[in-house]
Amino acid sequence: MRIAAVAFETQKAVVITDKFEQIIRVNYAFSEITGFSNDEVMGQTPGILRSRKHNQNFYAKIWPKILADGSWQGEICNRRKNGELYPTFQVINAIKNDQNEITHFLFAFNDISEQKRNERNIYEMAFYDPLTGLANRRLLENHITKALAAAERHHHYCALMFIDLDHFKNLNDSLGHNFGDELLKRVAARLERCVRKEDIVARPGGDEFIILMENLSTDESEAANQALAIANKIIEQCNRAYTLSGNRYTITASLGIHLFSSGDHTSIELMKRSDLAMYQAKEQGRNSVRFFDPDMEKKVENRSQLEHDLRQAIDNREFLLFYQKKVNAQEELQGYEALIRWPHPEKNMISPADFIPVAEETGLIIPIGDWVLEQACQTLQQFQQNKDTQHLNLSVNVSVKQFRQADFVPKIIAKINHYNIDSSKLELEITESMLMDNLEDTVTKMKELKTIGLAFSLDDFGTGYSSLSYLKNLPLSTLKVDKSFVRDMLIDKEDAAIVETIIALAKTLKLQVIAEGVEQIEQVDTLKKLGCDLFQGFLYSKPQPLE
Ligand SMILES: Nc1nc2c(ncn2[C@@H]2O[C@@H]3COP(=O)(O)O[C@H]4[C@@H](O)[C@H](n5cnc6c(=O)[nH]c(N)nc65)O[C@@H]4COP(=O)(O)O[C@H]3[C@H]2O)c(=O)[nH]1
Repeated sequence: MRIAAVAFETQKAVVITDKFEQIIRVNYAFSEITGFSNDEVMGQTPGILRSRKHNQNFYAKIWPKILADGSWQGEICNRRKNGELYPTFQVINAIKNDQNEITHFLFAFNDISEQKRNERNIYEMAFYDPLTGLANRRLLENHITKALAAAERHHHYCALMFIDLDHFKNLNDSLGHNFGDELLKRVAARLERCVRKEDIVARPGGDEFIILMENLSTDESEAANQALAIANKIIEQCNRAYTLSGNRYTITASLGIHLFSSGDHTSIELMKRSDLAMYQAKEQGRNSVRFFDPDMEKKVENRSQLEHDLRQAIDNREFLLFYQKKVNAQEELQGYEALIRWPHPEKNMISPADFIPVAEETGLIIPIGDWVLEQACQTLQQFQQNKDTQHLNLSVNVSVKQFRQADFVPKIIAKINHYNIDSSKLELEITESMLMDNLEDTVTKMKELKTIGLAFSLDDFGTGYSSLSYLKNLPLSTLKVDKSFVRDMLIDKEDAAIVETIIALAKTLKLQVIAEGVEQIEQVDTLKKLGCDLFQGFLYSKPQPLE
């Protein structure tokens, strides 16, 4: 009896009723959990705990089970004396006498509110973005998988919209992360207001949002119009000013849409497609909407193949350096421009115009650029060992990423020293983009290299956002007239005027001018009259191997 008495006072609420379910005893934990004292429940049935959250059906299934098996267990929602609802896990046992007749019932239950809260928190952590409360990537993926199955059955279209805030990083970095977080929350709230309740708005991370819209039309172009209408609304809403800490800020968004109906694509592939479309919207100048089209995928595939091949080309030393003549007005050879060539093992020659941009994006331009400079210095050494060629100079293209390396200057100095060459014969061709990117760093490095004798020419002058003010501050020796102006200068008055202006400008700034892409003698005649000093183009030679 003593043991039973101790066992009775457990943490669980325990209720003993007679066979008519009338309460004859409850323990202390029962009063703690339910708020009812022993006296208040004596003679009552456990029905006083009912929450009315379960229908008659629910209880109707419990009793037959107890009568047949002697027990039942499961979750039941109860109501406390103060009216508060709480979930419980209950075990109900029927107690029988020697004649196998039910004499009593024993109810034991505990309050599982805390456990439920924890479960909910874990669920939310697993499926929701803690900052905005939106679905996270995992939950979105589940929804996309379900949407795909439903679309396949009902043949309707769904839209996946990928939204990325333009220049969010700049705002976040300059105004602080708290500010960035607040802005993301506001954007999230606006996005939710733009769509229907059943649409899923997710934040997979960073400043990216994805919206899944189901049940669009079964007609593709109608579905596209529906999606576009929402997309335009989203762009418009995102563009409205945000007031944060009393200040007004604006931000734009780029949006990519992928429409899908059936098809054997995974949720990840579908998200990638909407991401690609978003990327195109950014390329288009941001603050715009683009639909996915399969060409985008092809381009990305080609690009990643190119990147892969480029890495191999570096390892296998597949590159060659070609040289193109530069001559003066008397057609005397002054030097060469070094131009890289890539004889791809399977695809013939790949133009540097195609692979240099990829090399720049991926950082592969660093090892490639190092190789070019190494080869160029070796060639200059050869030139300088022979009195017929020792006067020749060599110009080499350097890209922004290369120039930005912290050790770019010491690297060049090391190469010059290693090959023991006259550095005044080495010229680096830089582009306007280098000046726009970080003028201060560019000028510092140029000045350092100029002190050891290197020369600089500005390539593609006039094709970018030329700013005349930097020209006078840069230690340049040569301006290069881009071949696009030279090409049409005899037929297009405007190109002719640009060429004339560039040459006049160079003269005023006491810079040498070289015209590239010269193919006709008539071009040379006109350029000479305008005062051009040097000429480079197919008229004199195509880029060729050193031999
Ligand atoms: N139609 C026509 N074209 C002519 C004529 N004369 C020369 N060209 C081409 O014009 C381009 C001149 O080079 P760029 O403007 O520096 O433009 C270069 C340069 O920006 C980049 N590049 C080439 N080699 C290197 C390199 O070693 N490093 C870096 N960073 N970039 C390079 O790739 C671009 C393209 O190089 P290429 O295909 O070799 O193209 C070369 C050359 O072959 C002509 O009379 N007519």
